[in-house]
Amino acid sequence: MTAATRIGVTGATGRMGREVIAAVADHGSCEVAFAVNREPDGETVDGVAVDPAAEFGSLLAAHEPQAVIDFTGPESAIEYARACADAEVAFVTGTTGFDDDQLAALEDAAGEIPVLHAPNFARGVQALVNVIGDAVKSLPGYDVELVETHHNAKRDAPSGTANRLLDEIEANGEFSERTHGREGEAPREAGEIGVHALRAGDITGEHEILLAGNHEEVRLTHRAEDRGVFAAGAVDAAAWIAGQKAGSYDFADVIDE
Ligand SMILES: NC(=O)C1=CN([C@@H]2O[C@H](COP(=O)(O)OP(=O)(O)OC[C@H]3O[C@@H](n4cnc5c(N)ncnc54)[C@H](OP(=O)(O)O)[C@@H]3O)[C@@H](O)[C@H]2O)C=CC1
Ligand SMILES: O=C(O)C1=N[C@H](C(=O)O)C[C@H](O)C1
Repeated sequence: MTAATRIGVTGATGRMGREVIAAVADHGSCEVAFAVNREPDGETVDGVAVDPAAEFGSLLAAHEPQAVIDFTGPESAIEYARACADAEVAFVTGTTGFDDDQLAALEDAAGEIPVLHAPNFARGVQALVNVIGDAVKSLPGYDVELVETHHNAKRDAPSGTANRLLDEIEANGEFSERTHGREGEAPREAGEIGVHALRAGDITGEHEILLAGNHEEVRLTHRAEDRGVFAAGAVDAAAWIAGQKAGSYDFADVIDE
């Protein structure tokens, strides 16, 4: 029997951290090596003790996980990535909202360890990423607008997934400008993609791309019904990355294998 992949979990008491701990238990061939959060108060999540993030380095040394899964914030994610690089432990992050310097810091870590960064671990979103470029290319001259909707506690806008989809749309060459919302005298211009971020209630995550022209419209929509879908994908990624060499990976690498 193959030994279970041992996984460290950051942000353990957050919305996603809790889901990750549950998904590791459901996976069948993974187990939680340890879990940390910024300032835990003696909590447990699904029976797993949550230790202070300040002990992350010593927990890596003591428990020797094969991978760490991180859903926190950009600042902490790059600190965790650096500690993983120092300890030679693979790092999987679903955190979004990185700036260019923070992305460069993740790349630095990827020079030493396997690093997988994906703004969305839902398989349906990956399918959408795969087809959106072709859809836009097939409808030249059509207007493109993207609407993403998330819960009212989300920090970054637009979402990491929206930015990933926009990159795919722009790769076609017809679109080069992102217009974030509209107000006042703001007619649509050629080459622009309207981007709209809605924040309300406890909505898990929705992304819709509208293509309109020629007296018709096409709407491509992904709706996550439960955060468990993201957590399951991240655990699949951690199980996969444990055997990889240093480098930058994304979720497509896991699915395509
Ligand atoms: N790739 C994907 O599929 C998905 C990505 N995400 C992304 O994951 C991230 C987390 O989302 P979510 O779980 O909803 O957020 P939450 O706010 O619910 O949880 C974040 C967790 O990270 C901890 N944390 C935040 N900042 C720090 C810090 N500086 N140092 C140490 N710990 C920190 C928080 O601790 P504390 O409790 O002390 O605040 C909390 O436990 C976001 O970037 C989100 O966009 C979310 C869903 C899916
Ligand atoms: O913060 C969230 O909740 C989510 N964030 C990710 C993003 O920014 O794309 C993925 C998902 O939509 C949920």
